[in-house]
Amino acid sequence: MSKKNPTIQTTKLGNKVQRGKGKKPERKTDTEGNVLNAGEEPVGHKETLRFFFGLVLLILALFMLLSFTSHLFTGAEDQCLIEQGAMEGFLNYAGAVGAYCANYWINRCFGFSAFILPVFLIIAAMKLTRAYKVRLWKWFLNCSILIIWFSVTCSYFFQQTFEGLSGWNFINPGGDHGLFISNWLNQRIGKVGTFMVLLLTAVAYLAYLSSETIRLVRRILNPVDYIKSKLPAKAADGETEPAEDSADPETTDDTADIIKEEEECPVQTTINFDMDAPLKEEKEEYTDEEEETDAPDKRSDSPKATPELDIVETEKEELADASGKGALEPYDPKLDLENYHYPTLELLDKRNDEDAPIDMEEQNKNKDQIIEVLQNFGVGISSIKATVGPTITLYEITPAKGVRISRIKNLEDDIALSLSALGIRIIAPIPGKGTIGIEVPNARPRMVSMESILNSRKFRESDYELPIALGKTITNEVFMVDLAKMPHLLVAGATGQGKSVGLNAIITSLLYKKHPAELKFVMVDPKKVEFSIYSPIENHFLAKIADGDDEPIITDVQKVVATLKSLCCEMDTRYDLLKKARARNIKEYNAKFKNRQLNPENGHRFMPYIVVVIDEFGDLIMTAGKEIELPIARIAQLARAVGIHMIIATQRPTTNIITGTIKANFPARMAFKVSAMIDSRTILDRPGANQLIGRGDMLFLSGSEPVRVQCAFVDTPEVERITNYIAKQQSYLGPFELPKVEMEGEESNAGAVDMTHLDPLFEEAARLIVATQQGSTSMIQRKFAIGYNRAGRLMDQLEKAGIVGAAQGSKPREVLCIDDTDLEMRLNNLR
Ligand SMILES: Nc1ncnc2c1ncn2[C@@H]1O[C@H](COP(=O)(O)OP(=O)(O)OP(=O)(O)O)[C@@H](O)[C@H]1O
Repeated sequence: MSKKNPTIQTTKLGNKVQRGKGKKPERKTDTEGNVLNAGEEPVGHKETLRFFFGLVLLILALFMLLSFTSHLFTGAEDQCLIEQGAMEGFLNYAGAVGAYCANYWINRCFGFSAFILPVFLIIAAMKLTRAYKVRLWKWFLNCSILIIWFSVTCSYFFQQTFEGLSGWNFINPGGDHGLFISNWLNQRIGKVGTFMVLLLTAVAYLAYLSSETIRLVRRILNPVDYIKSKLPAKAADGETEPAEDSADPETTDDTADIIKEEEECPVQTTINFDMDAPLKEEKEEYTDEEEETDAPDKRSDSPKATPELDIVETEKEELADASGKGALEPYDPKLDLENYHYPTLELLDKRNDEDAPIDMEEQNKNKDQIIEVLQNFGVGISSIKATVGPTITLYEITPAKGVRISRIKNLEDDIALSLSALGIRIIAPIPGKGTIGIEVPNARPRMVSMESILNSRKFRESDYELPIALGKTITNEVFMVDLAKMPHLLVAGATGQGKSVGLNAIITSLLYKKHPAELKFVMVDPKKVEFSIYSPIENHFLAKIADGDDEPIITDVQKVVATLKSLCCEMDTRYDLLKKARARNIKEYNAKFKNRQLNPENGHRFMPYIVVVIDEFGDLIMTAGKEIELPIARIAQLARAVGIHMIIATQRPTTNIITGTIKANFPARMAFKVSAMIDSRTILDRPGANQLIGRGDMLFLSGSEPVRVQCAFVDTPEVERITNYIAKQQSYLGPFELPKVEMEGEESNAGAVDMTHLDPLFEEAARLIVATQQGSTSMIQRKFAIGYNRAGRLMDQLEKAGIVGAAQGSKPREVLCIDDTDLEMRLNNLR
């Protein structure tokens, strides 16, 4: 890090923030070099000046308030004196200066709205004295708008009233400014026109302040519709609010308007076939189909059979503010990139084939053939129902009494033959239902677009920690999981079956929901081409070891080993911090940190989630074997609580790649089509993946039974648009830094230390070490509230400068400088 770089700031996230050009970094130390707590600000010379200036503004504002208020009562008498230019005899409580000041701002400038001026000055004073944290430019903008608008409005409405009031006619209610604009408008567009302009500007301003205004105006314009919409909502007890009211602001800022009706009500298409006729007469046409297109209706039928389970959510335990720091605002990790905009849905392609109508001819033909095959083998059925999904149709059959389920299961190949279709799967019985399922691929599969998934209410309103929207189930419902709960995911499938698209869908859903402060990815890509599209967002979302290598996507096996070790180290550090904070998991820890119950001076920091995505994990195991497998297993076993999650993908689902250790630690599995049943058993512990049809057709297992899902399709240009959208925004200075670990056989890296770019804390750290005569890295970490890796690099630089000795394992280093004079000499040599 350059000593002279003016745009670097190290945050409590351990990241560096790239501030806007020209802004100076704010060092969180006071003039004596002490590191300050979160929320505390340094008190230096500049700070004193700033505080003093704030006080001056405050006094000035109070003086103006006094003079303005007094002017309302004493202005009539003072008016003649003002006109004569006198300096004595004024009645204004703020004297002659107050009288002139009030006359100028109220009568000559803005009328009554001049009162906003001292209000703004008070707010500015609060900011300068750091009594309150306010965004001054926003206040400035709002106050300016209000002053102008009120001044014109007061003139428009009250000018004539005041002129006619004896004793008050010295007041110009809108000031000269308001009078001028109001007269100008009156002459151009008349009284009514001016009123319209004032009304329009007021509504526009209120709409800018709150989107509630728009809804209110809509209701005023169409009250009947509003009343109608409210009536059924009240009737249906517990019904949810419209999407625009409750949508997640994070993802819907720019997209709330383009939500399609269909997402609110997934198009689940269920066809109930009438079984009466075929049971009586063998070869009769089945024409009595009933089509249900409303999924919620269908679902609301089923609970009739089984009593509904009411799940009572327990209330989350409120975090007690043990430190009593209630007065401090909660720490906001997003503040470093406060203007960050989440990607919008316009960046994704819309695909129309999702709305294609159901091919009833195909459905009837399949149904007839299924029934025929079953009857040919003497299997009677009492009902058949079809649910048409994007790529697969599920035929649910209820066998006649006395039919053995295994008999139907054995007819899989015969049914496949009669339908001449690949990928027929029989689920006998469907768990939780008394039926048998036959999954038949559709002749014309529909692609599930990422846009339709991310625009669904389910995704937008999800409160998962790490929401992953994978695609649509057979019943056309959006399929979502929480990576934080899984907690690690194994993705496998033969080449070309949709793994990479699946990984992109996972990463995309996380990018749409998470702020760069909350999530970091470690991307490993031995193929070197799959994840390169994510390199533009390295400073926002990627994490890597601080080793001077510019490449944020890890492609080299040795670097993978180092990164995994570093992640283990990060995991251990996080556990230590959790222990110190007496938090059980990252969520509790971060909540405490946000509530300022944890002191950054003791090494505490906000912890972003880390998602490690490893593509072609098989290649790595083949080249590095245990060196890779062991750290992966260790992270997989332990890292859940500290927010480190892994997603590993392989196109070689063999037992030497997906070993017992890996399987035991990756309970969630995503299987795309594989060529052999044995591969399916390796991934899912059961057959099934070999019967998939490819192109994103997958089985997701996280629990007892796999779910068949059509993975959402997200194309490379779409991902590129998203990454470019993010990359264009303000970012941290570099990727999130993972601790550097010494690899076996690697020499102490003091020799490779770059002394041309000394750490900005170098001198302070040197003074601290010499003063305390303790060469301890953890002390530097604690004292300066910096990460392990930065403290380590500082130590290396101090070693190179001859201030401390070489590392001695876990013991502190020897301090070679005996006193300040010795230190100053060495520092002078370095300057
Ligand atoms: N969800 C999907 N919907 C529609 N088509 C898909 C889907 N997923 C993948 N495909 C099709 O399959 C092709 C191959 O997908 P993908 O590149 O993801 O395969 P892969 O398993 O990663 O292959 P490899 O292991 O060789 O990288 C895509 O180019 C696309 O045409």
